[in-house]
Amino acid sequence: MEGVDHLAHERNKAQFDVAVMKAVWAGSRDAYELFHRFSRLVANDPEMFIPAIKAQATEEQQKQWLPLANKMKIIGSYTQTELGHGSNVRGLETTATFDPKTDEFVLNSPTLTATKWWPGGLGKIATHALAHARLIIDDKDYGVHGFLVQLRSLDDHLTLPGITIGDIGMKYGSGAYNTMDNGSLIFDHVRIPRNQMLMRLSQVTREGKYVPSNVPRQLSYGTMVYVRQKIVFDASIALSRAVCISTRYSAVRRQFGSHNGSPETQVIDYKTQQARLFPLLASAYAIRFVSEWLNSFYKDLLQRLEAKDFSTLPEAHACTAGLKSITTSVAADGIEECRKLCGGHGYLTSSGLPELSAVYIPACTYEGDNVVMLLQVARYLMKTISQLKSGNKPVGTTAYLGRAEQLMQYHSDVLRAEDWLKPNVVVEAFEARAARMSMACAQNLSKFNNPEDGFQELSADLVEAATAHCQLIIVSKFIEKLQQDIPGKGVKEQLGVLRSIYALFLLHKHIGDFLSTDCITPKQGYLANEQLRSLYSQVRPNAIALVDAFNYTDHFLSSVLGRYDGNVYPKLYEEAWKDPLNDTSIPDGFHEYVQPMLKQPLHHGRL
Ligand SMILES: CCCCCCCCCC/C=C\CCCCCCCC(=O)SCCNC(=O)CCNC(=O)[C@H](O)C(C)(C)COP(=O)(O)OP(=O)(O)OC[C@H]1O[C@@H](n2cnc3c(N)ncnc32)[C@H](O)[C@@H]1OP(=O)(O)O
Ligand SMILES: Cc1cc2nc3c(=O)[nH]c(=O)nc-3n(C[C@H](O)[C@H](O)[C@H](O)COP(=O)(O)OP(=O)(O)OC[C@H]3O[C@@H](n4cnc5c(N)ncnc54)[C@H](O)[C@@H]3O)c2cc1C
Repeated sequence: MEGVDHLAHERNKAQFDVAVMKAVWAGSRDAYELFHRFSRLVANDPEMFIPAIKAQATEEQQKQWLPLANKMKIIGSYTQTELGHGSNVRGLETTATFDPKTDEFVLNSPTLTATKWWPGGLGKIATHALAHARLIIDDKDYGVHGFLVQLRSLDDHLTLPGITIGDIGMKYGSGAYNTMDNGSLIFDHVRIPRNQMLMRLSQVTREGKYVPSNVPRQLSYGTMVYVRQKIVFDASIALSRAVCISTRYSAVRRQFGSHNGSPETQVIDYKTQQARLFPLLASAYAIRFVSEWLNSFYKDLLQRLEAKDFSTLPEAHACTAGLKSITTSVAADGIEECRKLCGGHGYLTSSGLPELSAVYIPACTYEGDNVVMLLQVARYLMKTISQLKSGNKPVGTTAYLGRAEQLMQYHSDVLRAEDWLKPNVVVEAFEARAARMSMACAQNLSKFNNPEDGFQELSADLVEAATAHCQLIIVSKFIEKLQQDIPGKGVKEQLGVLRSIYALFLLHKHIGDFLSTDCITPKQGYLANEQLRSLYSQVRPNAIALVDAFNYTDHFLSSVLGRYDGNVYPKLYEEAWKDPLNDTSIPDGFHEYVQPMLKQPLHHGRL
């Protein structure tokens, strides 16, 4: 019935202050703010074009271009990826050749594979590109740099001479990403003034002299670091949306279990449903908290860079790359699991889950393919370990590697299931697992004469070690979050339950790592799983309140299954009747194609 809260009985079970939990979830950033930016992003790509200008342009160039971009007087596309290269930025083929006679760069796409391919906004709407191209001076190749290139007339939006642009076509399913005009671009000797090379990091003089950057060349990758840390926050939004839908629906849905006319069982009360759903609920909170930490770490990096302090740049790259990889994989897989948790109705468009999945899953690829990103983390870990011998003391997220010798002797002292509720017990186990996996890789790498050959040969193991490292970061940041002063009845306790679920679910899922590295015994692994089951029972009465704390409106969720009031069945039915197919009783084509078959005379008793 309209106006009735069909989930009121669930909300009344909450054992914590939901208003405070809403504030804890919202943290320092508002999901709506980012969602609306995402909506604008789907039409445009200010998320990267503008930050890239800030990161790579001189003050003078920023004064010229930022006001135009901020006021949407020009619409920019971050144009880096090509048909032949995306991950390998240093392999990009587009060229920008300096012409000293005219003080210009000539942009050209020398091969088909040099065609710019995928940049958002490029296909139909962007008027300008921040094009990444190989700087060529006197036939010498100085590598990939950024160039501002006008693509279309600001009068009639027609493409300019030498510019061939198109949309790359439909993408995965009918998802909203098809509202993004990811485009293709071929340059045919397009001339731009020398001052349209972004020259904050390196310069080309009027005489054609290349002035190399006096700061790490990787700062030219800064926009990708910026977006990766933002994508971690997005992962918490996307996963929490799916978890909200599937948790509310799991409380509404009843199946089997009726005795003597009693109501059937709520599917949220099945242990299998809880074992699939509650780790995702815990993961949404875990990703949110690690995104808050990563954002503050990133802001600290920016301040340091301003002071020419590059000391945390390598760690920032490793953390943004690794956490982007882990959190987008968890979110993408989690959204699909949430669809399955809703049974058949989860496959309806009106559930909101197919669309969310179709829009979200490219996050595992864009801004860095997730495996390529984890390999970057692995390089950082191997480099950190190689420097231990020279007395280098790791700090920050790799500080535990400074205790590698001690961790190699570690054995969990868990005796009872409840011992796994102690944060220090959990962190030690995760540190030991990560350290032993990385040390084992380093040990194996040392057997290779050529370190690069070794890295390639061991890359699958290295990815697993990088994953263990990133999971340790997320577990640690969840624990650190709860060391903060969090007011409100029962709030910290509930978050503590989610923290333990997150960690013990990971331990259970990766039990092979913990056993094969001899960090824990099979018995201790068994006790962790026992504890996990008990934790699910503690979350159960709070599940609806915990997803209410995401504070998403029905409009934002756009899901009949995830409605706040749980009034699912009437709305499912109502939504179905909005389908144009139901405008008529007899479907188009029936009379032409189906009826003649039905009218066919029977031959010898057979059709
Ligand atoms: C439905 C849910 C909606 C919810 C609403 C939310 C609202 C959303 C708001 C918007 C947010 C998100 C949406 C985003 C939209 C999509 C945009 C996508 C755009 C793109 O995809 S742009 C193109 C991205 N491309 C890439 O990421 C390319 C990946 N490749 C690379 O980064 C590099 O090629 C590389 C893999 C890192 C290798 O680079 P390179 O060969 O130069 O380096 P080496 O491996 O040899 O390492 C050399 C040295 O440099 C260090 N290093 C490498 N990269 C960096 C870096 N970025 N920063 C610092 N240092 C770096 C590396 O560690 C080595 O150091 P060492 O020498 O070992 O010390
Ligand atoms: C929706 C969407 C939006 C995008 N928007 C933009 C944009 O606005 N601007 C832009 O410039 N680009 C954009 N891109 C492109 C995106 O950044 C690239 O697709 C991404 O970086 C992955 O690169 P790739 O396609 O070359 O993948 P590849 O690297 O070709 O990956 C293919 C396979 O090879 C593996 N692989 C590659 N290298 C290695 C290695 N060294 N070791 C082990 N395995 C490896 C990968 O893991 C993967 O399994 C977008 C892409 C998508 C899907």
